[in-house]
Amino acid sequence: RGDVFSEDLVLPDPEAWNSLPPGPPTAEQLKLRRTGLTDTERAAVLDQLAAHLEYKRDHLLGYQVNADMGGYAEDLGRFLRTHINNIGDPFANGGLKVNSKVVEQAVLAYFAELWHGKPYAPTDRESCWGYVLSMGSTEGNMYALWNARDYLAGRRLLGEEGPDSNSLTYADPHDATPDNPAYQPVVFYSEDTHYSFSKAVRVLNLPTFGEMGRGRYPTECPINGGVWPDDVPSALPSGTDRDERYSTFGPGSIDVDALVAVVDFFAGKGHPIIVNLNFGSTFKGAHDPVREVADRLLPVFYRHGLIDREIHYGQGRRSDRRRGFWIHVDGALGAGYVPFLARAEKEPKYGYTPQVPVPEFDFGVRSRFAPHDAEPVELDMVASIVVSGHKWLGAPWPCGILLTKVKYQMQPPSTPDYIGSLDTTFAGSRNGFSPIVLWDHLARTSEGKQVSLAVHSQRMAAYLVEQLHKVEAYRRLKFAEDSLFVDRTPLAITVRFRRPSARLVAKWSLSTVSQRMRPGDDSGIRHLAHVFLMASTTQEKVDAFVADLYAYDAFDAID
Ligand SMILES: COC(=O)[C@H](CCSC)/N=C/c1c(COP(=O)(O)O)cnc(C)c1O
Repeated sequence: RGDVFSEDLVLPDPEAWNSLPPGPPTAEQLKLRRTGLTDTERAAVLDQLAAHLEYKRDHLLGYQVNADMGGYAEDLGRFLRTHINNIGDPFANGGLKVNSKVVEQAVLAYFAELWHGKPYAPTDRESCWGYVLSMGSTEGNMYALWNARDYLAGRRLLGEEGPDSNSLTYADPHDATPDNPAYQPVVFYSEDTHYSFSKAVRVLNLPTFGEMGRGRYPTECPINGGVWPDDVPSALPSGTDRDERYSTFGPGSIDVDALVAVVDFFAGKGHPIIVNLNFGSTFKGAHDPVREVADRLLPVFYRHGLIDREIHYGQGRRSDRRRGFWIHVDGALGAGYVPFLARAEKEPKYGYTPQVPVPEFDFGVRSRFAPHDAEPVELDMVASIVVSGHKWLGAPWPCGILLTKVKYQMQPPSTPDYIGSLDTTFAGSRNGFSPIVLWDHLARTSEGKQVSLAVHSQRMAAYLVEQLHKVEAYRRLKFAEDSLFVDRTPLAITVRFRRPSARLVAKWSLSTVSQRMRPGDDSGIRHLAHVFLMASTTQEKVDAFVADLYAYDAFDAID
């Protein structure tokens, strides 16, 4: 590539990237009639739709979508002739025999092992149970919070004899009263958390620590100047303190000191604790430090008796013991590729040296705490993990995998005989095609290929940072423009920068946010965009995008 100031800049083939975008079919063309459409009309609509979506697919840079559909059409087209429905539990064949549960089980076993867990074995409480999601990680996050809520609120575990009454509530009615915090879990997640969590806590009627704090302990907030926030603050850039800089400048990971302070507060009040950790956060691609959080929270849980609680039920005549905390890892993006970065880090043949050590995040995270006056405690700290199938893995539609452990499974709300299986998942009908797509992807993508793709993605992210700095230097000189605010969190596969013009945001399907640089100060709002460098992102595509940023009208004047 020539020097950014020379006129002989080598640009990718403009025709390939700058042809006029074919629009979608018109509303008139799409209008459905009782009589149906003629074959010619239908073909015209589908041809136009295909041209439009293929153009947008080839120009998509702003979302975590792997555009490589890896031959699914050739391999799997035949399965479109069959309705495949995995209704019920993945490990119970059930009444609807046209299902792909044997395939689903193979996919679940792959991820159980990839995430240092044990494949499902019904009698092994430490083994992993889960299912292939019919929505994406939103469903998995919601399921994990539901499971955590009921586990910590003392409801009945799967397979355990119910208390005298048939109620699903385990804890004694007089125990589980509104003013008894022992059965009222509190949820903690950072301000960089995906919006599926604020939706999930609303659906599940789970209080965030801010709501619980404002309601019950209004004057006791240990962080944020005594004012209860709803989210745990995210970390600041290293070396700055809170009042000087705002976490907008930060890497996007959680502020562990703040998390420990608020968890310690609520655990001290007797509440069971639910913590979500982001692993590949939505806008900055940050990875919360799962190992550090686990190691620092274990002593807190120990100190407040949350390692091994006694749950009373059946009018106090019986009891059960279970832990009083739940750590969920929202690995929608990162749980798909970080395991392979870890392999690249360990194996010199890949020639990859990460910017920072590749973090742990999964069922292999075990923490140890040695109290001075008792036996040491060592525990597996992660209770559930989710990954989207349509992000890193490249499924053609939303799907995902949720894994937890047999020891946390709850008794389902009902036992519908007519599905021939326990109703252990979130959905009723479940997509039976998704497990086949995921299986096909994993069967054709060896571990070595996965490692190469993960390293390629890191290299493309570093390359884009370099190219954006060249654009910034050029525009400063040519148009006397200000910074492009180029930033990339270490190990993230996304790069963020100043939002380009509306035309370019639409052309490249960029995802944008507007962020205050100071709490409450609207004067310094920054309009940012990001690009995700997925396994399918080629250098040519990055070059074509960067080439567009040299145009005089590539950015709106900073308002
Ligand atoms: C703005 O970008 C998004 O909302 C994308 C989904 C669109 S890209 C496929 N992220 C979804 C996401 C989700 C929800 O995943 P999905 O339900 O699979 O879309 C959960 N957790 C994190 C950290 C996420 O980033």
